[in-house]
Amino acid sequence: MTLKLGVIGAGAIGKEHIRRCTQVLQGATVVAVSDINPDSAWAAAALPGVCAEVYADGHDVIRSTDVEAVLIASWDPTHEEYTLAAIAAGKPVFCEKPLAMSAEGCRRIVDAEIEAGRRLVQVGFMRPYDEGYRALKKAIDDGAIGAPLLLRCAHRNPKVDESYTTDMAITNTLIHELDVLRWLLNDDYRSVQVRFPRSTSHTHGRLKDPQIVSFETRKGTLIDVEIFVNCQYGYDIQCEVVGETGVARLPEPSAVQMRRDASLSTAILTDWKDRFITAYDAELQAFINDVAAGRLRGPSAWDGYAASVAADACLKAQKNGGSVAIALPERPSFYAC
Ligand SMILES: NC(=O)c1ccc[n+]([C@@H]2O[C@H](COP(=O)([O-])OP(=O)(O)OC[C@H]3O[C@@H](n4cnc5c(N)ncnc54)[C@H](O)[C@@H]3O)[C@@H](O)[C@H]2O)c1
Ligand SMILES: O[C@H]1[C@H](O)[C@@H](O)[C@H](O)[C@@H](O)[C@H]1O
Repeated sequence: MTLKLGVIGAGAIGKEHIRRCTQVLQGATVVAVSDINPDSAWAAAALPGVCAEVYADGHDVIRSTDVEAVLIASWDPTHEEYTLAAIAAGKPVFCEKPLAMSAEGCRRIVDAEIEAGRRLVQVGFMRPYDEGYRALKKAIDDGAIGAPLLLRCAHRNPKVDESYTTDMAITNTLIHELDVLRWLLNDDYRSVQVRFPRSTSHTHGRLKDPQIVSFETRKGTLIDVEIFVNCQYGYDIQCEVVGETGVARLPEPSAVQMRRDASLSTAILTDWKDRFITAYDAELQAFINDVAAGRLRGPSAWDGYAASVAADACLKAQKNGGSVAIALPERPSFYAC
């Protein structure tokens, strides 16, 4: 059986997801597309192999009787409204990160899903599907380095545009670490502090860049994450875990080593699309398979909520400079693994 998908938001990742659903993955076809910019929707509908109806309004995609599941890839502030509408229509929904702009917004989605009585939401947190993160987690879970004591992480983007502001470093960028690190450590956050070094000259007045976000977890692990979104040199994701008996690092993406012109070098990727391409394929294939099997198992609305509870605390910590407590309520049994 082929799952009929409706896509809302046909920008960079919307088009990527349409391409992978059409050309790479098994078991799904894109039958509807919408974007507030009609040119983007028509361009996506014209991608090779795509045969989709174009709708002016995302809600018409959700309402369409042709659409069996919804994929949301529009701007961050639109996710909550469309996810709630998909739940109300009883349709499974894959929503790009963040699930909503605040913990309160995510909680509305959690409550609506529990009310619906079955899991309908998968959040686009793809890093748990990345081979490198999976290998790192296995090393930790196998006890290869003893208990994790410290983490040093970096999330670097080459550059962002003028619309990207200091708070988005948390809600749009750090949100990936907020999800993947609690999965990696089987732990939750207890508190957070944010510090700003001098800013790079490659930023603008509404973006302090870089910033260092420091967490303590419930088990007492300390985590530093550097977010640097105008680092200029590439798209670079780092994670080093210092344990009681050793150190484990996220593997670098494989690249050819070059010896030439009196230097030794390996290329660094420049784009999230390439860095996590196999993880994006795997997360969406899992969604398609799980919808067919009638049981979603990927990153849940509760995971989206947990990340947003921590994100809200980071936003407070950006403003007050001190330590801010993070209090995640107990996970409802509805989301038990
Ligand atoms: N998981 C990841 O690694 C990853 C990577 C990139 C983007 N994202 C997320 O995906 C989303 C899209 O990001 P992008 O990089 O493709 O941005 P983008 O700006 O390239 O595309 C977003 C598209 O959404 C459209 N849009 C905005 N509001 C809309 C609305 N109300 N209804 C329908 N369409 C609307 C815009 O016109 C645009 O074409 C964001 O939420 C972003 O955080 C996730
Ligand atoms: O939307 C993108 C995407 O989520 C990338 O994975 C992240 O590195 C960027 O900072 C963010 O802007």
